[in-house]
Amino acid sequence: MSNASQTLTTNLSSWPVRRAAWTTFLPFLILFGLAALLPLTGNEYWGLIATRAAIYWMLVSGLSLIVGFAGQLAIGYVALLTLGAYTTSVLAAGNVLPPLPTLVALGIASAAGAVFGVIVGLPALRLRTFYFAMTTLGFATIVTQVALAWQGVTGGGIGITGPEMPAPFNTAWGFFYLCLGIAALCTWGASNIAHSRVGRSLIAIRDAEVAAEASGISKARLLVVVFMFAGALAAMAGGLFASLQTYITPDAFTFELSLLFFIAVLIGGRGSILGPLIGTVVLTILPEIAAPLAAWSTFLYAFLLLVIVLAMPGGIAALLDFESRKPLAFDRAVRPNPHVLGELFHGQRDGRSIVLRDVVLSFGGVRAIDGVNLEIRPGQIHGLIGPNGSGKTTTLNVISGYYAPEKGDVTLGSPLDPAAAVTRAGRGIARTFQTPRIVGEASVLDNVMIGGSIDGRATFLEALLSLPRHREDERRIEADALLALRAVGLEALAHVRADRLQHSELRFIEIARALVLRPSFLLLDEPAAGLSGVEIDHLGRLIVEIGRQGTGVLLVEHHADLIFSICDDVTVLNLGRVLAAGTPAEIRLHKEVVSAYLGG
Ligand SMILES: Nc1ncnc2c1ncn2[C@@H]1O[C@H](COP(=O)(O)OP(=O)(O)OP(=O)(O)O)[C@@H](O)[C@H]1O
Repeated sequence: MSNASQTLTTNLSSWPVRRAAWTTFLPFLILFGLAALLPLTGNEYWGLIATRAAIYWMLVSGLSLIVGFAGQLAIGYVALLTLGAYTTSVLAAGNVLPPLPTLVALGIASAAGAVFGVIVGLPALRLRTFYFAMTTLGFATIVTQVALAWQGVTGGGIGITGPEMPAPFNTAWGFFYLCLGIAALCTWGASNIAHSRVGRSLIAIRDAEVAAEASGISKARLLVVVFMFAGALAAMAGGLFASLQTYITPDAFTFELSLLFFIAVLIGGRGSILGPLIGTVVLTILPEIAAPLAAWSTFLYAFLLLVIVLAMPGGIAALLDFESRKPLAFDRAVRPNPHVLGELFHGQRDGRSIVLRDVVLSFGGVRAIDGVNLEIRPGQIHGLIGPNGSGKTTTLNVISGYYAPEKGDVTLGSPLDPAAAVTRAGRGIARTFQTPRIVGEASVLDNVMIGGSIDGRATFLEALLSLPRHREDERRIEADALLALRAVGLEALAHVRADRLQHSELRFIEIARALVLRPSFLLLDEPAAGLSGVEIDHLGRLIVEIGRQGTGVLLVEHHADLIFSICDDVTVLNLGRVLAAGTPAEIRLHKEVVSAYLGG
């Protein structure tokens, strides 16, 4: 650990810390511990059900990252189970190559699942919600049809023998322990991912996609890796499922099964691993303890889904979230501590300015900005004001890469890539939004840590296995996020769900999220909207201190008092053009500005 990080960690030792790892893992330990005792009952029937639940959970643990975390409606995931089941069975039976040992066949099936997982997932990069859901169902149909039609290899409608497991996994209980062990590993890995910057990035693209982009999170890269992981787990589950069934036909891979996986995630709760695990166990056991209901399984699942959507939208995870039921104090006031910023911003700052030259952008027939010139200098606070619809937010959106200008250019030393918001964090440019873009279901701390995503160096695999570089990333990003929260005055609420906070607090969370990046430039879009007079004063002091740290600030605001009291330069827009630019004193006296915007 670097000296700087060490100092931070020491300084933070008196603050609320995250839940210890053992409390996070305790419910899992209890569940798996109890399951491991099952053979003591000697009841092989229940052993079979538990084995099935463990296999389903392998698939659902990966699927929960896609559905529950990334918010992608992958409803036809039985496709991957089918692929894994047939690949393992065919390779073990030697129908295309000489017969392979079952565990080798299982490994190959998982690799095929990883590849196919990406193919199934790719449409998610272009299609949303139900359109994507339909494509996954399409894939499920294709795989089943191939299994039916490719008779020489898969046995067609007659089916194929499932792979036989080697000793000691060739007995009912041996196979149970194998599946339980793999399921435990999947739980550990999925949980590690959930608590890593990958997990935070996934929920960010689900609930606050533009904020995720502004934090440098690449949706495409992230989804490809997660689809690979989930695909590999689902195909492995398929291979084990085939072994459990001993004989498979295409009929075994029904839409109901796909629905079971999907609903397990929904009743478990978005953004949780424990919830979907309990959901999977419940849905596997339910038809067994209520045998007459087995024939009604589709009805049962649909009914459960309705009950959950209507009565328990947060799923099992929300029921178990006792923390969020503790009342919060009413008379909370955000009291920033700007002096803390010195600890957060350390190191050299870039001396270059952001420069806009003759930037033009239209929407249909509307010229939103029409030849705007602007310079935001390091360490200076630049106010951007003007009447409603004058082009302020559009200017900010062009700088932050949300829109590509039609004409003109935006440079920070070298040109900034047009329409590439995801590149801005890497260039040291952070932003907030006119309407706060926050992940309501995540804690305040997690929201702020999202801003530090590009600061992490560990790969997906390192996060999955919780290797030292990942743990160091987490420690560093968490320490920075706590420091940023302390700077904006919200450290006491670090572990509270963000959707429990009031509007003014959300605005400060966004600033904290932007500060974690230690930005060279900070673009603030109406940060004072909805704040009280006292809060605006606090905000003003915070922005001044951010400027003192060497960060150039672009402040889009309607609160003229705030602009004139803290800005070094002010640009006034009207109908997309620069009406005036100068110091606050000059702008205050500018005749056209007074008549067009400030009023008599
Ligand atoms: N995505 C869009 N599609 C179509 N028109 C847009 C879009 N974004 C902005 N505009 C139009 O461009 C013009 C400038 O809008 P912009 O939001 O930049 O103004 P603003 O100065 O930020 O206004 P306000 O103070 O109300 O936020 C307006 O006429 C607006 O209607």
